Amino acid sequence: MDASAKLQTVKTLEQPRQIVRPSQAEAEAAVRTLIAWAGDDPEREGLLDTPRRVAKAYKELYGGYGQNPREVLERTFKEVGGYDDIVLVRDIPFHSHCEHHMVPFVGKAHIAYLPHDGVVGLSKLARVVEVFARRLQTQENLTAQIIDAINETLNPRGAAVMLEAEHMCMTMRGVHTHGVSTLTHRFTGVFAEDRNEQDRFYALVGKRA
Ligand SMILES: Nc1nc2c(ncn2[C@@H]2O[C@H](COP(=O)(O)OP(=O)(O)OP(=O)(O)O)[C@@H](O)[C@H]2O)c(=O)[nH]1
Ligand SMILES: [Zn+2]
Repeated sequence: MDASAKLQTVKTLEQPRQIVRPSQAEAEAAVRTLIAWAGDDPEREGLLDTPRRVAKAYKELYGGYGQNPREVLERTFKEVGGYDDIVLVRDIPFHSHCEHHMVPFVGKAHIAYLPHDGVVGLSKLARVVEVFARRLQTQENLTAQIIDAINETLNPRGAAVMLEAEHMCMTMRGVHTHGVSTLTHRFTGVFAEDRNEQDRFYALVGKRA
């Protein structure tokens, strides 16, 4: 690790912890090693700039580590004409990377909550998915982190999150099963306690339970 290595705070909802972040030069050297490991020549013309591009792409693909979901959701408002029924944002597209193979999994998120202390801007629900999706994930963990962030910041009467995704580590490699989707969901509050509320969520999302 060279002298430019620096500590970075990873912003999760939990206690922030510090990791040592390698330098750009170290990241690029690692990419060159992987190119050679794959069987190609990192010094050939077409690959010379690839390590720099990969490092830049990683900054974007894993940009969620530098973002705080609490800040995304902190601004709520109450002027909604007394509306207190389900707010559902469905079909939020996301791209994440599985933490086992660092290969994409791609899908849609559906997020609902029952307001208690005000509502949040609708785009913020999509943004919170982005914050967590742009980290190394399992689909289960992604589901749990999204709903925990909503509960801790909005304090709703209940929340529901469903994710459906296709995992490239199951299609491009390994078991090679195409067209398989994985569904995960989590309910809290009224959604966890009341089967009717769950059924309303499924109906609005357009899925069977
Ligand atoms: N539960 C869960 N499993 C995942 C997720 N993404 C990938 N996996 C699985 O993680 C498992 C890792 O299994 P291992 O046996 O350690 O690794 P592997 O030899 O690469 O496994 P194969 O994919 O079966 O070739 C695989 O079964 C993947 O399908 C996820 O989001 N959630
Ligand atoms: Zn995987």
